[in-house]
Amino acid sequence: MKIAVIGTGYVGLVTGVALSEIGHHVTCIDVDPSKVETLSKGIPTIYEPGLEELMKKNMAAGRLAFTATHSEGLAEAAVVYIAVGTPKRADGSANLDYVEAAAKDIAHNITQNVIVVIKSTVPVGTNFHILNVINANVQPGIQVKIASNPEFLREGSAVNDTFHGDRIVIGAEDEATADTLAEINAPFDMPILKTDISSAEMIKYASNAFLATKISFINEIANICESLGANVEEVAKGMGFDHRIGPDFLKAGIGYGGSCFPKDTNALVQLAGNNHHDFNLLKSVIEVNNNQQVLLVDKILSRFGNLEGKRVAVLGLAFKPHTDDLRESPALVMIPKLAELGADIIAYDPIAIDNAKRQIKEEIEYTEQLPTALQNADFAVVITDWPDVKNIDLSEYNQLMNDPIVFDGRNCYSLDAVKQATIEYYSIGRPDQTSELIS
Ligand SMILES: NC(=O)c1ccc[n+]([C@@H]2O[C@H](COP(=O)([O-])OP(=O)(O)OC[C@H]3O[C@@H](n4cnc5c(N)ncnc54)[C@H](O)[C@@H]3O)[C@@H](O)[C@H]2O)c1
Ligand SMILES: O=c1ccn([C@@H]2O[C@H](COP(=O)(O)OP(=O)(O)O[C@H]3O[C@H](CO)[C@@H](O)[C@H](O)[C@H]3O)[C@@H](O)[C@H]2O)c(=O)[nH]1
Repeated sequence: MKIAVIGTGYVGLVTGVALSEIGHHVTCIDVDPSKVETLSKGIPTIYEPGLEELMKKNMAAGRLAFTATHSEGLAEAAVVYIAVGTPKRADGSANLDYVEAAAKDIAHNITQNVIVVIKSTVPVGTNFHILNVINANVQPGIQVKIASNPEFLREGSAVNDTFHGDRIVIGAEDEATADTLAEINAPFDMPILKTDISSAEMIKYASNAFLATKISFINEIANICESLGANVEEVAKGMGFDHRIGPDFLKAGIGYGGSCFPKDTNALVQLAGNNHHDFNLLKSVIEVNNNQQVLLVDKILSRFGNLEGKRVAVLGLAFKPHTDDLRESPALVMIPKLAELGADIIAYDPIAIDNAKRQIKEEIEYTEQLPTALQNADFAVVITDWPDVKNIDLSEYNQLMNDPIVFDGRNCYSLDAVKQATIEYYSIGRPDQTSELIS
């Protein structure tokens, strides 16, 4: 099938590449000509494991192309995916400006009947609104169908998730449209749920809200564990055996970040509020997360009192490992706070530094080498559980730092291991290993 994908961000690019891999002819369109230029050379503009290889393979096979010209990309497409951003507005609601612009781009440039598939995360009702926008702008006689096909991929494992995800949700008004989309997606070999459009739109928000709720729940339990001397890792393990609860998304830490959970939870609160429903549970989930992101600052301050002139190694900038994305990363909250308190910061990340420099205003040092960050540091703060941070030989903290003091926002190390390594260690929801305990 000939397919166009509008938007080449994390979702659009991965979707376009994956659809070409299962045999479709895909043209990806982006308004940013510099992105298109890079992509046209076979170079991904985002970091996702396995993406570059698949991209190059399908470009060489003539199934994948990139353009900044909508008329060129949309020519002859039978199906057009919209995968542009839906960022958070100041009031928390989803900004649909980009989706509306993409809809007009489609309407102004298509000359054939198409199915428009909205992959972007959009509030319930948006698909019908977008269909109206297209119909109001398209040439008379052209028939446009709309379908909701929300995306569930995770950054850092986006390619794998696209091929081996848990389900594909298709919301359509008529059977023929749903069947066409099911046929397109059949090679992905995943359960397909065909449903109505509004339910498909809601499935996406409800899923993200539920996952965020699990994280805030375990973070609250972690904070209570700290006061009571229990260990949240043991608690989560014990809970996870119950298959009604499940072991996933019960990892306590410095709070959730990323381009989705913070944005989508806020959008759902707004959407509920607009419909006279006060979503108190989800408001608390958001509040718990906001507090969780700064919790380590309090721990650091109560340990040191004053950070003036202290050299701190910030380990990780990305909101999670295996991505170069910093959107809503706890690093963006922690670094300004530590800088304001007078700390001298060196930040380590293996791939997110270019993005970080665009978003972090404070004057800090950056390094892609973990030992360089630790050298002569007075304390370290773990923000991202990168494999090399998790798997570090703990004696390196002792060898490289002025004082081996670690504040771990991701519970990377076992308490036994830090005890053996004689590190002063503060984590989330687990007993501290204070200097008194070491000596
Ligand atoms: N990032 C994720 O992990 C993820 C996962 C599931 C769902 N989503 C949802 O998918 C959507 C896209 O997210 P993303 O992270 O890929 O966004 P992104 O910001 O990384 O990419 C969006 C791209 O769209 C392009 N664009 C904007 N308007 C355009 C237009 N009119 N024509 C052509 N290109 C245009 C931009 O230049 C940009 O390259 C959002 O609604 C998001 O909530 C994201
Ligand atoms: O037990 C856990 C699991 C995750 N996190 C944090 O939660 C955030 C989000 O993690 P993850 O869900 O792995 O990454 P995303 O790429 O943001 O993916 C989420 O958001 C996407 C965008 O909507 C959805 O498509 C995915 O299904 C959904 O998992 C990160 O900061 C993680 O560190 C925790 O703190 N504890």
